[in-house]
Amino acid sequence: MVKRQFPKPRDLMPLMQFKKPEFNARTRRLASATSIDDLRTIAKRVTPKAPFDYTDGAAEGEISLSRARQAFQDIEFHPSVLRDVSNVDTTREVLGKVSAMPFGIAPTGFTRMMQTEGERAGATAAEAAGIPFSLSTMGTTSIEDVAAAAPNGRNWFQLYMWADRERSLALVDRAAAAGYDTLMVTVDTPVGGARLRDVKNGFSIPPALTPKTVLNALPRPAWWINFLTTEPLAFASLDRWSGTVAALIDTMFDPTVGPDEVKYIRETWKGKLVVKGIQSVADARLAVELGADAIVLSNHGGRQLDRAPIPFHLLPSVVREVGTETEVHLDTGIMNGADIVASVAMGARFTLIGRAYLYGLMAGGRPGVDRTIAILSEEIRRTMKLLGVATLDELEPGHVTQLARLMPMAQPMADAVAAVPTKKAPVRKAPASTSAATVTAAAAAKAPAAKKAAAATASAAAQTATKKAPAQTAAAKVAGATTAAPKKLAAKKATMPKPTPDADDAADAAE
Ligand SMILES: Cc1cc2nc3c(=O)[nH]c(=O)nc-3n(C[C@H](O)[C@H](O)[C@H](O)COP(=O)(O)O)c2cc1C
Repeated sequence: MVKRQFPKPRDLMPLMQFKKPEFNARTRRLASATSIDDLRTIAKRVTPKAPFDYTDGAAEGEISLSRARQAFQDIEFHPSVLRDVSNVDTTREVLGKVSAMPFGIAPTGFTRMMQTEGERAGATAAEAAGIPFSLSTMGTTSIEDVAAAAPNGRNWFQLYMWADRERSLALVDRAAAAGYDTLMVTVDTPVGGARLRDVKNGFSIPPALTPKTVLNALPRPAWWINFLTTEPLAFASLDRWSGTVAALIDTMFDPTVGPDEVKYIRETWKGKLVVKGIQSVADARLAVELGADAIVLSNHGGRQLDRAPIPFHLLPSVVREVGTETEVHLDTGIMNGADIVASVAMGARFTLIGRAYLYGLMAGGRPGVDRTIAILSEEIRRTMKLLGVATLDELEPGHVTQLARLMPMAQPMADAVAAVPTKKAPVRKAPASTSAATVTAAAAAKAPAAKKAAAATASAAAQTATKKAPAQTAAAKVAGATTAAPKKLAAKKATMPKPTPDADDAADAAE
């Protein structure tokens, strides 16, 4: 029988913890967010449908994006215990300079339409956190204004090679003059992907005031007040645009871009060169031969080719092929610091966040981006400690298993890939994926290389029961060797290739 008594005021006092109420709604809602998913929920509530969908959506059935996120959710971590993890070091050297965290902010277009602080919020938050910020060719703040907003930040410029070559190269010159240390050439956009949500929403620049958008604006007055009372949208690269996003994209993307353009930029640009949008081992090899200091395995956040390879699955085979010659970076699908830890364990030198940053931006401008970075950083530190590692270099493939329908698929994926003979992939051959995780038995029957990879996968899966401790895996060496200087092309003078006349009316007119 429980004996009851009257509570004494003395006993009640420690239980009473009345917090000072927070009157600032933005601070209150950001403080309530404990994950990137929470920031997404807030972003959806406070942003009109068209810009939210532009950010949140992907191409066609949005299968690439959901698969990429699912791949991260379907990993199993293998921790080690009894390690001193009182202090963890999350710093990473990337392209010759130290980043405080193993992630940076990916380039995104039209950012000030999502939230009026746009790129300034991203660049200054990145500067404060000691991580790189990438400005898109389609950014809505000029190259110079971003540099002025974050003068001590590490700013990278992302280039789309337009049909109008002169204009593209003028941007490269401006980025160099403004002190950007890295040029990131995106190569996965010969044409725009089919972003069906934008088509349905009639998404345009500037946003059109139709009865539908006005109705949608009513519960979101702050967004409209901000939009209408701050400086008009300025583009990093355009004076102005008035039309649909799809039409702008089609004007800017050029389906004739080939290796010669990248080679030319390599010879022109003095800083670090990153090729973004690599989706096969063969193209990773091609980018290295063109002189890339880093490649980004990316399917553009699922916004281009739907059902594209999952970058996280492609990672081990690409690291094995080119990891000693160039830095291998990765994006698409990152929603948690643990996704970044898993990517580093599987051999990524660095990662980029797109939507995770934009959800924070939409949820609360600059403080919202700070919150994104804080959430991911805390998740990274906590995951490392729970895995029993004190530095990023201690992470290795043995810390991660990719599960398929909750069954071990290969232990780890990289073990399977390590068993594949180191045959150099021919440049520009059909982009048959050699990722062990994606090779199917049917494909194996057709392609000899895939057959070997599938056999390796099967044998690795068979070894699952006799799993080695992380520190003993041979594949760790494969993933660890990612930092060597890239092999440069022999300095060979190239002239800037011109687009074909019928593919580029604008360039014709300029000539
Ligand atoms: C709204 C939005 C706009 C984007 N604009 C660009 C762009 O202008 N240039 C580019 O190279 N990539 C662009 N991307 C792709 C990102 O750089 C990055 O590859 C992608 O967002 C990573 O996937 P995640 O959003 O799942 O992190 C964009 C992505 C989003 C979500």
